[in-house]
Amino acid sequence: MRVIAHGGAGGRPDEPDSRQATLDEATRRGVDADTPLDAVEAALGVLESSPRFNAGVGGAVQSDGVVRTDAGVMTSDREVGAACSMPGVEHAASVARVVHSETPHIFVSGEHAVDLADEFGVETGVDLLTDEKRERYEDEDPPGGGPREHLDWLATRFGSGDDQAGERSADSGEGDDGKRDAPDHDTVGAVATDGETFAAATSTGGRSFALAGRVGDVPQVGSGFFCTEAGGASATGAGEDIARVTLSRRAVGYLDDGVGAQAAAERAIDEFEAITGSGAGVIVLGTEGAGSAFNTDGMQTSIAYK
Ligand SMILES: NC(=O)C[C@H](N)C(=O)O
Repeated sequence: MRVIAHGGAGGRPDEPDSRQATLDEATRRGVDADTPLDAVEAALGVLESSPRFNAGVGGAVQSDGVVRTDAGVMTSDREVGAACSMPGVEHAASVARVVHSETPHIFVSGEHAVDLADEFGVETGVDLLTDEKRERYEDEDPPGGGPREHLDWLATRFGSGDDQAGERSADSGEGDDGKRDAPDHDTVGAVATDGETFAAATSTGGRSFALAGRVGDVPQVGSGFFCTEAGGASATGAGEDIARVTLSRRAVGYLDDGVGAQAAAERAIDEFEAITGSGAGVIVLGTEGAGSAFNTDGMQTSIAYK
């Protein structure tokens, strides 16, 4: 088994060594699995349980103070499972796997996704809000009222938090190159192969201070994740922009055309930046090996095989 994982694209993290140790633990856990699908679920399970990453525990808070998780998985037979907008679900990737393996559908949302998790033994009702995230939200004078009031509130906050990946904006602390340079704790993803088949998965809490109910790229097939017989990809970064260019599909399309994994990742990120001017990263695993690329200040990755 060969597994590559990422811990999100964004600024330089405060504690890169401990984040790297958790990423390495995740890929180690993945290579011990029986199938690529087991491997990506196992790897993401480790990362979803770490408050250092924006997935599961430690996920980003939406405008109503709730953390809602999203995830997607895909295997090289083009079976897909995704689940989104799940309060209290730490292991979103496991719910996506339930959708992939136990339902005739590709995407289940909200309260029904939480019910599905419950029914298939994925824990629900977990407190995903860390003290740090709760304090940060409370410091921001949370909005009451309906969506319009929430939209007014988030207009000056969404895209400017310290766990956001590279969006260009006038007041967001961007670096000289126009991309955000703030520290972050980010979305997680993994791609695995047993030498014959592939699986790709991505899991997130989304982006801080987004409108309650917002869903980004992560559970959208082709955007946050994609997989074919040629290999798989997992993306991270400004989800609205990733979805606009279907970043993971773009990277895997190069694998389908016979391009190597590193070149596929670089070409996809170059195109993403040219089209959106925004920030993202992608990991790619193909038949010939692994690659990764990002245009933000940092994206930690780990590779393991045996
Ligand atoms: N930081 C991230 O990668 C966030 C994720 N792509 C989202 O937009 O939901």
